[in-house]
Amino acid sequence: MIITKRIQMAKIIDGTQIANDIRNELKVKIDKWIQEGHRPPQLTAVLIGSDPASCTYVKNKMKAAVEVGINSITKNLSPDITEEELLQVIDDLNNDDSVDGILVQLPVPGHINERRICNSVSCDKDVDGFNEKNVGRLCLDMNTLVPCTPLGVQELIRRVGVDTFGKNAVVVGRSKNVGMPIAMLLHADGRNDTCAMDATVTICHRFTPPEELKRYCKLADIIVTATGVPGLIKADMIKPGACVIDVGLTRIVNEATGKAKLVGDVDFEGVRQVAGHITPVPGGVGPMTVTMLMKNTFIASKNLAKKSLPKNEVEKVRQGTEQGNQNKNKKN
Ligand SMILES: Nc1nc2c(c(=O)[nH]1)N[C@@H](CN(C=O)c1ccc(C(=O)N[C@@H](CCC(=O)O)C(=O)O)cc1)CN2
Ligand SMILES: [Mg+2]
Repeated sequence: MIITKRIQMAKIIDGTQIANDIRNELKVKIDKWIQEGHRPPQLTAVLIGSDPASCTYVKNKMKAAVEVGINSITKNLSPDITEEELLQVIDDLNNDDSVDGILVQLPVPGHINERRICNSVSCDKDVDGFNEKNVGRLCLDMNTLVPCTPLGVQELIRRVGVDTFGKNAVVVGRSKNVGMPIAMLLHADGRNDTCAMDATVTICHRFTPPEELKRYCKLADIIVTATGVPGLIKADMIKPGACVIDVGLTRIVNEATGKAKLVGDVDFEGVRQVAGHITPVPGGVGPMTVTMLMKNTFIASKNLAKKSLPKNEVEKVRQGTEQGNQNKNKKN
């Protein structure tokens, strides 16, 4: 008798489709907000120099903004701008009441201190969530603007219905803008402000020995990898049925044809034969990053509108919300 093993292929998570769904939902909410008498949310991108990838990302952000009803402008700055001049540009945006969201496209040129720049963006307008005060709030599980890629990963996991409560998760990569905040969202208490995912989280990084990386990954119900090492995560490292989210993005040029292609950290063809869910690259996490920026800009604009209300009006809104919550609680 020949026994054939049936291979159950992983469900491919269509990040482009999910991102589009969220943009449509956001458009409805923003239209309603404007109909209620508010001005459209406003996003300003600061782009230093002309790195082709950065220019493409900013262009995609501006396009997404138009789609959802957010006004946006890009400030194109010389790559030779000094740190002090850049700080002045950001200070002007911080003090401009017509601006709700500010993003400084990263990386910034080498002569500029990236941390100092991220910290100079007003916490209220920090739609990238990179200001250290907002990072601190995220680490304390408090309400804040969460970095867009980690927020996109959380939203993907939630929308495909993968259970995270009490599950094992491995984050591969410990960058401060991606790996670390993803680990925060995965492990933290779902009852608190960040609505986190209550998983048991292990963070692996460049000094995790390969055999240990494999051992941890094999135990994981959810793997999120963000290293930029193509092919790092292979089929023999995957627990059958696991959810594999690939945040890696590396451009590889075929020397023979000169053609470039984008790849993630995951050996997609191998891993999809073992995993339960998998994100493709491109078309997985990337489109979610841009969409979460739109979500953050709308949140920032609503928060700023509330802040600019006279105190008695804020009190009325607060009482209205409390009344709303009481009614909601009665229903539950
Ligand atoms: N200020 C910021 N700078 C940078 C961020 C960020 O979130 N804020 N993240 C990255 C770049 N980035 C957005 O800025 C970004 C990267 C990739 C994608 C994306 O959609 N990727 C696509 C493929 C795109 C392609 O064809 O080149 C995908 O994965 O499907 C969106 C945004 C660093 N800088
Ligand atoms: Mg630098």
